[in-house]
Amino acid sequence: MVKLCGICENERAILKRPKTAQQICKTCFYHVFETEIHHTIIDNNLFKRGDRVAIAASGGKDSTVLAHIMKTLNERHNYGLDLSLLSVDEGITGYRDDSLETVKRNQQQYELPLKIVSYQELYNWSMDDIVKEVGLKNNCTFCGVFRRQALDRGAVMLGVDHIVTGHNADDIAETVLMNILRGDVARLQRCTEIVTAGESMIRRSKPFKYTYEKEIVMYAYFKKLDYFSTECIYSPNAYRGHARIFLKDLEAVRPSAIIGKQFP
Ligand SMILES: Nc1ncnc2c1ncn2[C@@H]1O[C@H](COP(=O)(O)OP(=O)(O)OP(=O)(O)O)[C@@H](O)[C@H]1O
Repeated sequence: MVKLCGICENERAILKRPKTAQQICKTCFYHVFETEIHHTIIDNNLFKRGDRVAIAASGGKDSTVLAHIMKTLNERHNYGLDLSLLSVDEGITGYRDDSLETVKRNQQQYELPLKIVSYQELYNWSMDDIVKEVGLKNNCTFCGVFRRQALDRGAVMLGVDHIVTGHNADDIAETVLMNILRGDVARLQRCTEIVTAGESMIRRSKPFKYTYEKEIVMYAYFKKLDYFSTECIYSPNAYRGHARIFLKDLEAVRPSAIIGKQFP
């Protein structure tokens, strides 16, 4: 028997929403997914009219969906934002060079200006050089700190007020776990904030704070978005990987482990 969409009760249900377990059609999925992000933006006053906003674009699924959604919502709800893409080239041969090709295609697809800043031009070394020197221990922590600063510097070059990143609910849950395991109380509080200000006082926000990674993947898949899906070649030993596996195990038993509001 054909199962009808739990929202419109008209179309055939073709997917089960990871966030609510509701079975819905493609059109209703697009609608709820986009509308929830719009509400996150409005309820948290993320932007004001006229803001110049850079979308931190790695070419991965999250930031590609973010670019698509920011453009769609800016036009649909007339936010009045001046959007651009900002990418950091960490100098990782066989990974970032390929993902940046995806970002360049996204630039054409979404008709947004793109600025690429590289570790080479900013710091005079690349992650390839660093890994050659120090190996694969702690390299992700190191790279993360420099990427943060590179994004701030790129934002200054672009003259933007605000950077949005594709961090999703799963990423934030992983970070919470990592901070608990490290006993880092100060970061534990900061890491769940939806808006923070970097050293340069450029606002940074996470419009996907309440969005499940699985739904981002589904959205990218159904919309046939052009994204790069390979993991970084230098991250196999990253501590985050352990938090991720543990969280996936918890989620299999109790799907609300990621956010904890949708299910009893
Ligand atoms: N090289 C980069 N240039 C610009 N922004 C980046 C870069 N790497 C990461 N980011 C930003 O930080 C967010 C989280 O980083 P993460 O390492 O999870 O990204 P990813 O797995 O490479 O790609 P994505 O999160 O887009 O799927 C990204 O969604 C993106 O907004």
